[in-house]
Amino acid sequence: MGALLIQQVGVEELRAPSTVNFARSAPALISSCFDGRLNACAVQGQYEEAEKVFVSGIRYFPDEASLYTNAAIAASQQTDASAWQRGLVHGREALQRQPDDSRTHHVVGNLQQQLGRASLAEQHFARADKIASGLPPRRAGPPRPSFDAVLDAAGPAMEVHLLSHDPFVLVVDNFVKPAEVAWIRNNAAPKLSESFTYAAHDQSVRQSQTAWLGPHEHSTLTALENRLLALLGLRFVDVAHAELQVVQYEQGGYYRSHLDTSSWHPRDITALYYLTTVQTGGGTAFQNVSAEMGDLLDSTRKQPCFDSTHHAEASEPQDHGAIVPAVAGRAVIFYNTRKDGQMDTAAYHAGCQIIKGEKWIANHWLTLRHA
Ligand SMILES: O=C(O)CCC(=O)C(=O)O
Ligand SMILES: [Fe+2]
Repeated sequence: MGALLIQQVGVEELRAPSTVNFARSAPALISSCFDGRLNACAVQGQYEEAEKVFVSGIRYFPDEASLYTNAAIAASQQTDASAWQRGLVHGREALQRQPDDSRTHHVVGNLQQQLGRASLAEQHFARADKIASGLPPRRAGPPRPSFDAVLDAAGPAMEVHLLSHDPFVLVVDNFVKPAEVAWIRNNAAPKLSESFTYAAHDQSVRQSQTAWLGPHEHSTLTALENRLLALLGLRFVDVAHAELQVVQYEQGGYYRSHLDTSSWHPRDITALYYLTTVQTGGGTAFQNVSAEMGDLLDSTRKQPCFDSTHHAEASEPQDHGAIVPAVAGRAVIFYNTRKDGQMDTAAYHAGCQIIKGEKWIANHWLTLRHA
């Protein structure tokens, strides 16, 4: 029975109920973490603690592959090469028990990458992608709200634009209030560190700093989440309550074209909040939405996605499609999963290079819970 509960325990995605059960079943494992929530260890950067918790779990449940995978994730998030070596050992143990686990191959790929072994890393990423592509969709994707329902929920203070139906992209102005913008920035600032991208073959896909804020760390975040759920016609119980990821880009910073979801780390909906108005550049580009739609938002701020100093990758799209300008308080909300539960590859997007100014955003990801 214990193993079943642990199955749900992940450094990133676990939520309180399963963890609390796990904590009750093995209280000694949890004592070094905060209030029985392993996630709290990870959110606050206590990856060493989190790794220890999973390693202790292995003593109780030595056959449980996910414990080794989670220990490997916790090790991969630490900053020293000796932790990464330990992570590889955990990862190998996991793969011995569960050779076809896509998530573990991703993690081992990341660790090999961090240790400078690019070709081994590629092999694991390729294996992970192959396994994941053979899996049936996990379950149905999120229903799209009707535009009228969104307008009703938004009320007069917000301004709503439907940028595209397919991919489904909404732009909502005045979604985040100035006091909330200030609260998020002030609380994230001391926690910022270099951004890390899971399963990215090349960490240069992104140049920015990241901090995480707990889902209900403060009433500001609860209010924001409730506003988002109301807008999209979702209930509190429909979603896993994820941390808010705060990202700061300096002038020149960017994030190349990518999808926010993957089969092993599902994120059905992204709400991206702009916490600064960027003077030039720094919008969010949706390559599968026509450029004219972006112009409708603000034709006076027409701008290229990248300037001539940017070294584009061969895989990077030349046509960046619609660009949503970064305006403080604006939310751009898009669906990464189609209604049939498959990943929506139309949802590719990029953070355009900041040509002048500074850019802060917060990502709020919603993953549907299924009964
Ligand atoms: O900075 C942006 O505009 C896009 C950021 C993004 O796509 C992400 O953080 O996943
Ligand atoms: Fe993204």
